[in-house]
Formats: sequence, C-alpha cells, structure tokens
Amino acid sequence: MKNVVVKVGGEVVSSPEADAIAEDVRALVEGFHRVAVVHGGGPQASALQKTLGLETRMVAGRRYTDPATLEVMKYVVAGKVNVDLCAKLLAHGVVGVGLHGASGHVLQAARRPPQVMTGAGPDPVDLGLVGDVTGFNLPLLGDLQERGYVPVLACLGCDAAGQPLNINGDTVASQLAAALRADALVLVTSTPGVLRDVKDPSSRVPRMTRADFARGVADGSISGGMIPKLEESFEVLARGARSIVIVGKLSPGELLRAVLEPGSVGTVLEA
Ligand SMILES: Nc1ncnc2c1ncn2[C@@H]1O[C@H](COP(=O)(O)OP(=O)(O)O)[C@@H](O)[C@H]1O
Ligand SMILES: CC(=O)N[C@@H](CCC(=O)OP(=O)(O)O)C(=O)O
Repeated sequence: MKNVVVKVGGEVVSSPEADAIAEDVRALVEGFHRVAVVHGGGPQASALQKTLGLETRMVAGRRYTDPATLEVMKYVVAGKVNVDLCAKLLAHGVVGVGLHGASGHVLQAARRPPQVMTGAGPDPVDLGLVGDVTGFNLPLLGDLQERGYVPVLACLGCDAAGQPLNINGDTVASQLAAALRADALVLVTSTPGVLRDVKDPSSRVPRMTRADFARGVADGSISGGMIPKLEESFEVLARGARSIVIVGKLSPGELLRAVLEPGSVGTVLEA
C-alpha cells in the first residue's frame, strides 16, 4: 500500500488528459493505495480576472492577491475547478470529496510575510493575501481515505481567524506529501516534465538535482510556474520525501507508472 499525493494543475483539469488521470486514480484506489488529490486553477483564475477587467500580477510564478483577486480564487479554485475535478473522478468510479481550507480547516495557513523570492530580485516581496501552509487536518483526511473516499483539496488555505488565503497548488501538494510522509508525490502539469527547452516537448529532462535547478533558473531555461514547483519540491525532498516526479501530457496508465515505477515517466527529482 502506497500513500500517494497527486497534484493536478489547473490547465490539466480542463483538458482531455483529466480522463486518463481519473482512470489511473481509480486503479490506484482499487489497488488499495491511499490517494489524496490537490489541484490548482491558475489559468482559469487569470481568465476570469481578464473577463472582470482585473489585472493579473504574477511574481516568480506566484499571484499577487488583493481582496478582489482572492474573490476570484474562491469562485474559480474552490468552485468550478473543484466541482469539475470531483465530477470527472466520479465519472471514472472514484468518489472524491471536495475540500478547501475553511472546510474542516483541512488546510491551515498563515499569511506570508514579505520575503525575498527566487527569481524576483533582491528585495522582499509582499504578495498580499497569500498564505504559507501551517498544517492539515490529517485525521479528517485519514477518515475519508479509510472509508474509500478520495480527498480533493483546492489550494485555498484558511488562518485561525477565518481569513482565507491563496496558496500555490504545488506548495499545498508538497507540504501535504511531507505531512503524510507520502511514498510518492506526483505533480501533473502542462508539460511532459521539466524541459531543457520549454518550446520543445521532446527535450524532457528525466532526472534533476537541486544544482541542475539552480543552473536552470540562472540561465533562464526554467522560469514562471516551474520555479515554485521545483523549489517547493526540492525543499520537501531535503526533508525526507521519498519520491517526487513531475509529469504531464499523460496517456492512460502513465500516472500509475509514475507511482509504481519511478523514473519511467516525466522528471524525477533527486536529492
Ligand atoms: N524548463 C521548463 N520546463 C517545463 N516547463 C517550464 C519550464 N520553464 C518554464 N516552464 C513553464 O512552467 C509551466 C508549468 O508551471 P505552472 O503553469 O505553474 O503549472 P501548473 O499550472 O501545472 O502548476 C509550463 O507550462 C511552462 O510554461
Ligand atoms: C499564490 C499563488 O500563486 N496561488 C496560485 C494558486 C493556483 C495554482 O497554483 O494553480 P495551478 O496549479 O494551476 O498553477 C495562483 O493564484 O495561481
């Protein structure tokens, strides 16, 4: 029995690939593995911001979140994306339970103080209503999994005073993997892993170390959302996570292989 955290990026939730993922989650659950799903919704949030005439401000892959932006995140991430993903799982025989941070206080957070960020220059950055994960309601997640449900967590946290906070989906997933001491964390994104050249889908990097990551940021070949994804992942690896793999453009069966045969799909991160 493996304890598996699967993070699905927003772009993937609305793509046909979601069927392959849901099917593989079913296979994992049927194989008596414990699965928790975390999802984002960044592209959908940016699209709604545009429709509403709101500016999207990303700083090194993270969204500057003012009160209006937080409203958008609630509508999109805890709303449409969570519903669509639970419905997709259901269509493949997986009963997901949709959750956000304020629900069961499953995702506990504290507002992030201004800090220097990789890829965003030397000065501290204040991201507004963005949170850092402080904990999870693990008993609630465990109870759900025990009864055959798959928790489906939207990446919105909530602090003890009841303030919802926007958190990068990869951050939530990697912190959850650490808290659960997961056997595998699979980050499903819109590219088939980390690419040497972001414009060339065939340039997949099969294995990557922290030093490779630092070099990629410095030479500009790793940018945008890939920076926080890798940064959080390497931190969790350093704290003892067992297996982290970045995958994407999945065909049926490939998510399963990423969990059961690490190294066969995507980019495996090495401590
Ligand atoms: N070297 C790279 N390899 C793959 N993707 C990269 C790379 N550098 C930048 N990216 C960008 O990072 C994006 C993935 O991050 P993000 O959009 O945050 O994904 P997700 O929504 O799945 O969390 C890719 O779509 C790509 O545009
Ligand atoms: C603080 C922060 O940046 N939060 C992210 C949360 C959504 C997310 O991570 O979505 P993907 O997984 O689809 O990228 C954002 O607002 O875009």
